[in-house]
Amino acid sequence: MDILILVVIIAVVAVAAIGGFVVSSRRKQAPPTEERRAAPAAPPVEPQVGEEAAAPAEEERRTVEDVTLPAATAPAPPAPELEVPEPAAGRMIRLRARLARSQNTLGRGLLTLLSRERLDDETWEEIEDTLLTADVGVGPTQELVERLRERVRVLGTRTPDELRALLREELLAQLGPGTDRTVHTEGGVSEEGEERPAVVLIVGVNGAGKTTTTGKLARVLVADGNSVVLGAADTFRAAAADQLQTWGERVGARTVRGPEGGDPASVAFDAVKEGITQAADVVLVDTAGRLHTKTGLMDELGKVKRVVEKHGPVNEVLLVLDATTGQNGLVQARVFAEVVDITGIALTKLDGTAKGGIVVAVQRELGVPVKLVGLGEGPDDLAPFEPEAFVDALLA
Ligand SMILES: Nc1nc2c(ncn2[C@@H]2O[C@H](COP(=O)(O)OP(=O)(O)OP(=O)(O)O)[C@@H](O)[C@H]2O)c(=O)[nH]1
Repeated sequence: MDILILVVIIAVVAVAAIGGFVVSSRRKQAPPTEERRAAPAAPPVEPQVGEEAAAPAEEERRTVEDVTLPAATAPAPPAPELEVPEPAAGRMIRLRARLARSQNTLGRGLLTLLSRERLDDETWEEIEDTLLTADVGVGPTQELVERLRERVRVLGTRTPDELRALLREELLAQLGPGTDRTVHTEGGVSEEGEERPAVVLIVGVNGAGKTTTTGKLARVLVADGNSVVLGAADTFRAAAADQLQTWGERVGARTVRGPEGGDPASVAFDAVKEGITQAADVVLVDTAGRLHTKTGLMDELGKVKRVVEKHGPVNEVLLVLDATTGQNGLVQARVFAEVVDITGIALTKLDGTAKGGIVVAVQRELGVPVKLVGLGEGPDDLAPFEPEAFVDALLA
């Protein structure tokens, strides 16, 4: 019996020993866990058999107060500081020096000619040439010269002040001083009775200054207390959308944009929709520059307008014209006017040309007023056009 008990004990011990060996050898062969794979060189945590136990390193003990806990939420990035644009009123006066610098050769030239002792045919021809060189256009030039000639004749003797006053009056008459030049930015109410923002479409050829003018106009509107949404319907050039977005961010206006090469009409539609959702006052839609000679692109512009009109009428279509392009600007104006009803002109880069007479010519050509003039690259260098200030700068 004792022997039997001994045999059983030996058998149990043997089974236990074999089991332990198998488990430990399996552990050794187990594939590395994710943790191990991530940190293969980690030192063993426990001392191994045969190693001398090292004295625990002196480690500075930290109390609960010493341990900084991670913040519950990451701090929000600081909101970009919004710029406060200059009010629109009086900008033309502020920019008068710039206008005078570029334009007063015309005014001074005319005054010098008119002050000649004898005003013969040759002198009147010179006056005509001066006006034509400044891009006033043939029709308005002839009209202006005829009227001046008649008034000078009636006046008889002429003092410099009288001549200046005469010329001022006649130039002003050509500019249409009483014309309504407000950019229409008052919204309306849709058929469903919801408030609708005013919609302004900005069109023109490549490089005329559309995006810049849209950005500057957004600032004018924000300065006057309006909330603005921008539509980057120039989907040909990704940089144009970035450029517009940057303008918008500076004054807190959201920019709606679409995929590069996407449908501009759909971006324009979405921008107006966003304007309605946000209850914005004005939506400015910047369109891609297009050559007036490319029929397909011009048709596309017509589509942009029609699609936007699904939300309601477009309040203003601004044609951006580069004043330095002279007579070519008039050709562009004519073609654009055929595709979309232009309601106003923004004449840019007037600071970079002596040919300010284009203001008269383009108004005459389209029968549409110049509403805004660009007088520099600065963010607030866009002014509501004021004929009196313009003529005074010519004659400065
Ligand atoms: N001096 C001066 N430069 C201007 C004025 N308006 C615009 N510019 C410059 O004209 C250049 C073209 O302006 P953009 O606004 O990019 O022209 P765009 O019509 O949008 O061009 P595309 O997108 O290619 O059709 C920029 O360098 C502007 O800074 C202005 O009134 N005076």
